[in-house]
Amino acid sequence: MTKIDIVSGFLGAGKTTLIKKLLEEKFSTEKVVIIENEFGEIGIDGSLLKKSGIEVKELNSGCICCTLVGDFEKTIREVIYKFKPERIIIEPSGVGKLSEVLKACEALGLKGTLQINMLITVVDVFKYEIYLANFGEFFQNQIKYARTIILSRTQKAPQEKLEKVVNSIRKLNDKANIVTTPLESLKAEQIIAVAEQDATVSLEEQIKKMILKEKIHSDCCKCDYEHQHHHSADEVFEVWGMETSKIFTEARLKSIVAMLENDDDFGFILRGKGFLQVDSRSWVQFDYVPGETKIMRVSPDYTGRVCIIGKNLNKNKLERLFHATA
Ligand SMILES: Nc1nc2c(ncn2[C@@H]2O[C@H](COP(=O)(O)OP(=O)(O)OP(=O)(O)O)[C@@H](O)[C@H]2O)c(=O)[nH]1
Repeated sequence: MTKIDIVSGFLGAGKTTLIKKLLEEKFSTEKVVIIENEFGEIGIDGSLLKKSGIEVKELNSGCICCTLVGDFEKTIREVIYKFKPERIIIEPSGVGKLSEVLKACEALGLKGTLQINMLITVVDVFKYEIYLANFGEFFQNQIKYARTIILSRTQKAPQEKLEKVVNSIRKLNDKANIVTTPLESLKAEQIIAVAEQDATVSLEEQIKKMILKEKIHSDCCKCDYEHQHHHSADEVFEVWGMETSKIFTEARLKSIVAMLENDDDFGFILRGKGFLQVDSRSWVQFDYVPGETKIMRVSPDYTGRVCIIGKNLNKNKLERLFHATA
């Protein structure tokens, strides 16, 4: 039996960070395969995870729960046949709906071969309110169907903020375990022990209820239920990316990221990430989430690449920004 662990969460929540921790501290001795799904065409997280020496299958340019559902099925079957892993960790794109990923797993019809195990959603405690208000359809879905919710960035959060977010999450999902301790203070085995606990409601029951609820509401054409406003990620979010051999400077990269943060003309930028060369021998990885930029030295990569995700993106302006010499 292969365990399936799903690590869901909105853009920049901390999914890859959590998976890296689990791999480094706990799963290095297990036969694990990761299925990494990026909404953008240009994969970034797959490269980061491959550095841990684990087999990573990348499914980019869409969501495994909608546009890439056929590729997802094919990949899972190939992975099981070729690697016979003990565990498959799935990282859906930040704009994927957890209910749809679960349905895609159910549709594989591999009961007896696959067992849904950890069902984690990572939630950035500081972005909770703004994402709930603006992207509720995706954000709530990831929370509602999780068995374990891990709050990220809690080390910097005041107690009242933490409590407010936990109380609000409880209204969406009263059964999930909620982890509020900063991830750095926890050992991977503690996180796994919580996430592998038996859920109060079995997953099969949860999926049955979910399908039934959707059927009732789709039959009822006049009711004002979220079903009638069901969107796919492609309808709401946009992505822009490029591959480049251009050499930047760290200062130039910092000023680009500052422009993304401050200039509304680029659109509503929710996530930026990439690997870029910054002088003849040095490379950096950059990570941008609103209000937060990290630029770290990394080893050289085969080419530079950038991925930007957001709403109403001005792609021409982004193109000019990254191609400009200064
Ligand atoms: N301080 C702090 N930073 C965090 C935490 N979790 C994630 N980050 C940072 O947030 C940024 C995004 O983290 P990722 O792990 O790449 O997030 P993701 O959910 O995989 O993002 P997507 O690629 O958009 O799906 C990185 O710079 C992380 O270092 C946390 O708990 N505390």
